[in-house]
This record gives sequence, structure tokens and C-alpha cells, in this order.
Amino acid sequence: MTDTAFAEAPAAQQAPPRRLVVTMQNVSKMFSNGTLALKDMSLDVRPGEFISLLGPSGCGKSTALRIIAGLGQASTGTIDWPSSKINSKGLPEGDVGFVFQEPTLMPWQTVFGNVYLPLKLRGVSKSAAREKVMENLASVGLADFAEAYPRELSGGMKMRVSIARALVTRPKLLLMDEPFAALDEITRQKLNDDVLDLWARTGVTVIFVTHSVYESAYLSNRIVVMRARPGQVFSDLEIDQPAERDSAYRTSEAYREICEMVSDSLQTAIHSAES
Ligand SMILES: Nc1ncnc2c1ncn2[C@@H]1O[C@H](COP(=O)(O)OP(=O)(O)OP(=O)(O)O)[C@@H](O)[C@H]1O
Repeated sequence: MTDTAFAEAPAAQQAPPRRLVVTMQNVSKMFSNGTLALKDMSLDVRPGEFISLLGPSGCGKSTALRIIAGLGQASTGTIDWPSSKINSKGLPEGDVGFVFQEPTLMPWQTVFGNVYLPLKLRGVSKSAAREKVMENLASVGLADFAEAYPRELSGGMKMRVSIARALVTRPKLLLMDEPFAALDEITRQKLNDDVLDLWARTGVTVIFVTHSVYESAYLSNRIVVMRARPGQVFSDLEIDQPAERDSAYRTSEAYREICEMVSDSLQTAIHSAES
């Protein structure tokens, strides 16, 4: 491990003044059955970051993501969007895309129809949306499948459609909740590369939930390790490696060292929850 390969992220007060994409301050979430899923979770998300939220099952990763997306409400604490216009629901105007673990496609709609949906919901006509939809399908390698139905696609292809749908409104923030967990390893690695490519090309800020140390170390420039009971940030690790990640990187010493360090942090987080 080199000194520069891996370092604690600077404390928020030491960071240079930049307009954060989103900031969570002391967010706690208690479900109606009494489960305290998150306690005092704070997270500043800077523009252009690729953050992985990594932690043991049940530590509140999905809960945190859903609260950021406005799909769930914090019990206490605040979520702010310093660089976005806020709509009447307290959410940023069109600034959040969400990719779930399941592709959640409409089976009765074509690939085109599925990717068109977010634009349709904003009142954009099909003809006005065509170019944008096709551009997004091309960006995930599915331009030739616009007229196919979901049942005709492989699991990896369905997930690509889901990603194209999340990006079609050009969100500033893309939230991904274990999107590749159900896919085989080869497809998962390919999609990891595709997501990195999209991230580099679009400049979108990404928060990516995963259980996998290897996936987080490959994708991210920052890894937020969470601990459970209650869910909190345990460590916030900046990955100071070149943005370019490829098969050579997967077998590099730097990658191995990062995996080891992240794994150690995760193990410590797990044990700290049990004590
Ligand atoms: N709707 C709900 N009602 C009650 N408890 C919930 C609800 N959703 C989640 N929980 C609980 O909150 C805690 C955090 O769940 P969450 O799904 O956020 O964890 P996670 O880290 O994403 O887990 P996993 O990695 O297994 O998906 C868990 O104890 C879970 O059982």
C-alpha cells in the first residue's frame, strides 16, 4: 500500500468550498416497528464523485439511499441540495436517477418505451424524445434493441435499459442500489466498466450501494463504510487512484492493496457493531 493510494477523506470543514450535490446531516430513521435503521448519519456528496456505500446486510444502505431519493423520509436530521432548484415536494428538480437491484421494466413496453417513460411523465412527446432516448440506448450498447421487449433480453441487458432510463433525464446524481448483485460475475464486471465509462462521459455523481469490497474498490473514488445497529458511517475512505480502471487494474498491486484495506475497515465495522 502506498501512502497516496488510500487516505481518510478530509473532514468536511477542511474541504475546499464547493457546492455539494447533496448533504445529509445527522439523519436518523426509525421505522414504525421500532427498528432504528440509521442514527445520526452525515454525508457530504461532492460533484463528480463515485461513492460506494459499503456495509453488512441491514446496516441501512438502502434506507439511506431511499431517503436521499425522497422515497422515504428521515425521522430526524436534514437533507439539503445546495446546488439544485428544489420543487414543491422538497426534492431537486429532475436531479436524481435511481437504479434498483431489479431492473423494474414494464414488460408490456418495448425497450424504447421503458426508457422514454421518465420523459413521458414530464410531458415530452414521443417524437421530441426520440433522439434523446436513442442516444441513451446507444450509450449502453442497446440501440439495436429499441423495439425489443424486456422478455427478449438477458439480465445484463435489462439492467442496461434500467441505467439508460435513469440517465435519460440527465440527472446530476445517480443512485444505484446493488444494481448488479443478481448478475453473473462476467456480466457484472462488464457492467462495472460500462458504468465507469458513463460516469466519465456524463460527469454524473454516483452513489452506489454494494456488499462487495472488490466492486467498491474497482469503481469508486470514495468508499463510505457503514456499520450496523444502528446504521452509521464507520469510515470514509478516499481512493486516490487514476480514474481509468480496466482489466490491468483488476490484477494490479494497487487494487489488491485497496481491497485489503477496505476489507479490513469493513471487518472492523462489523465487529464494532457486534460489541
Ligand atoms: N420498511 C421497513 N420497515 C421496518 N424495518 C425496515 C424497513 N426497511 C428496512 N428495515 C430495517 O432497517 C434496517 C436497514 O435496512 P436496509 O435495507 O436499509 O439495510 P441494507 O444495508 O440496505 O441491507 P441489505 O444490504 O441486506 O440490502 C434493517 O434492520 C431492516 O430490517
